[in-house]
Amino acid sequence: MMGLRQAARACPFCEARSFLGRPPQLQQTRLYAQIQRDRAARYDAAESRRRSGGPSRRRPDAPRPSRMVLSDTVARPTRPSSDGKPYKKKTREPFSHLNRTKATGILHKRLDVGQEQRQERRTSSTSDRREGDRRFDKRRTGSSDSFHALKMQKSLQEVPYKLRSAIKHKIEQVDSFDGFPLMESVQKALKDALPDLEYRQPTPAQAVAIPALLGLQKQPRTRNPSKKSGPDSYLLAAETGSGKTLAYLLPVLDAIKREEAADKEDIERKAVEDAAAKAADKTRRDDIFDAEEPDLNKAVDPARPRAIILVPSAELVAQVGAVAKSLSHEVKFRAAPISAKNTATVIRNRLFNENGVDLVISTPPLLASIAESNPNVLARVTHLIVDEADSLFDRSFKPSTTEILERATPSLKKLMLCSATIPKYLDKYLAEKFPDMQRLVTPNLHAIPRRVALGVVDVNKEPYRGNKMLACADTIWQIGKATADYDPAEGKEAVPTKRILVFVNERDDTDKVAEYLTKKGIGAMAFHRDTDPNRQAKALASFTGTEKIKEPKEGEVRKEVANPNASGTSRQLNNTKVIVTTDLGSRGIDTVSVRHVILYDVPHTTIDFIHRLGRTGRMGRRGRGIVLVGPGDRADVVKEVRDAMFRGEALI
Ligand SMILES: Nc1ncnc2c1ncn2[C@@H]1O[C@H](COP(=O)(O)OP(=O)(O)OP(=O)(O)O)[C@@H](O)[C@H]1O
Repeated sequence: MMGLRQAARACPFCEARSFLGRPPQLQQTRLYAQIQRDRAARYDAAESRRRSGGPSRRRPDAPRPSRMVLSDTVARPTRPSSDGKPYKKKTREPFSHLNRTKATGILHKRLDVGQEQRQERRTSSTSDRREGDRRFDKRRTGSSDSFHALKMQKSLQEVPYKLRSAIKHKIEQVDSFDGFPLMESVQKALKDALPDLEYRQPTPAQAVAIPALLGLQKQPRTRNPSKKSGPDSYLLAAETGSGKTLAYLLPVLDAIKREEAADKEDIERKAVEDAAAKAADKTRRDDIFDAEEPDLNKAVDPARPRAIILVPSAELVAQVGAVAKSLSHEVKFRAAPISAKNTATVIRNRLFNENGVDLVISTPPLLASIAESNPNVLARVTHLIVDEADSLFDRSFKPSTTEILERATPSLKKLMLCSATIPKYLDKYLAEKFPDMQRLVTPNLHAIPRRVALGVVDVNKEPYRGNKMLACADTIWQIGKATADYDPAEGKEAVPTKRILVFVNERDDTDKVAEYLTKKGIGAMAFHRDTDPNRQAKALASFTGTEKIKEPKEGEVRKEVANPNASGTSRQLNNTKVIVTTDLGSRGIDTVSVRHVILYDVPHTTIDFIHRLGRTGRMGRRGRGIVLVGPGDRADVVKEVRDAMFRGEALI
């Protein structure tokens, strides 16, 4: 009989031979090498999964991603489970394996092996397809895996370029507002909202949002249509300065007017029916009872709007209120913009107007507190718009926003959330709360437009030697003194008064930087929550173009005052106005007159980059952003943002 060792040695194909036939020490070395190879293969597989964006296990020592992480799946509708509820990861209970009616052990697994293999094949073909998509995206954009610093920040979302192209193609087919079935009065009102435009064309945000809100778009299929409850919900994710305000206001006004007309018809029909009933009754009743009965329901319940628009700041309340007012000349509706900056009397007069109110524009905390004492305020709301949704569903605003949403839900027909950036926490929340939400995404989402150029000032170098304030003042002086930023030959007129926004990360820095700039002869003001509201409104008005400012004449613009002035300097930059602000000035404010934005501090996330740089280059205009990179600032992040902007890519 041949022993096992001998047999192994004899068999040239036996795997065991190589181990069994050698001394134990060598066997161990071989085994060890094999283990090492296995480990390396596992590591390679995990690494390639991580690179390709597939599921990966995070190392315990890896840095935790920031809370402000944008969603990967914002354009994809969420798939509810068969019972209509969103998917939930199954958690294993301690005794869940007991008392089962179906085998789930090894035997069961073996029986299911064929099914598993089929599943594996399906998964691998899906991942092949995803890999194909990624290769297509890379070819299309020339992007590479070079955005390491931005990946570390993990602040921007990936919408596949294939999908972006498809949306772009769809949008190109919408070339005028006339194609939308809006009421005639609403169409006419557009001319008041966009007075200087001879040919009005819908922007991409308007091209995707208006048809959807008017109900022209097919609703995504739900697995359980019978279980669908609540309002139709939409998420409009579109880049900054893309006309989102009109994208939701026009369909909302259209709906208000149609509802009003339908209500009027109902009342008239009821009046005719009542009159007929009374006439029939009259024949049967005595003349003494024939006196006209007072109509007790005639009183108008004043504060019961049909639509609500929620925004995060008093400045935005005023801005959206102004757009609504410009539309109301033609459409005839009553809008009530209310914010904490209004006195109690103004709020009461606007909201409880004896003629009623159709549209309320407010911040969530104020409206929630009003609704607490007057629940009727939200009893008739059919349209709820949440503008700057990522802010309004953030920790600070979420309680009041959700409270309003819950109170309005019984009568609500349409809910629309708008934002230029969709963080992951919002995407997750929406997927759970509104699994049927329709996602309306524009092709340039999360990309800073190419018409905005980004310059970098290295504060560490001469002549600043790390002095950021000096670098900021010098940059503003250079902008102010530049002869013509925008060549008139290109069809862009030169700007007589230059308006510059300076963004800092900390609120306290707004005052410090503004003071320093004033000392250096620059007209600068700090803009934060505690700034005097009148001064603030006046300063902002000149930046948003709502106030027509008397521009100095051509000869006067670049004249520097030789006499010492209030700031104590002998030189004064007269043609430049500067606002130093924090994120407060970066959200939604339509600073159309701003052509320069200075990022005094490198923003913490790409979300901040998008909103801050989004204050310039609005609606087809050109603009310039300048980042001051000082000691301790992330120069690598700035470089990658610049690269992405150069390629016209989303900041991922
Ligand atoms: N169809 C259009 N054609 C030309 N200009 C338009 C059009 N629609 C809106 N605008 C103008 O574009 C500017 C920006 O609009 P809006 O403030 O609604 O942008 P937004 O998308 O809300 O920006 P943000 O994300 O920064 O809040 C406004 O001055 C508005 O008048």
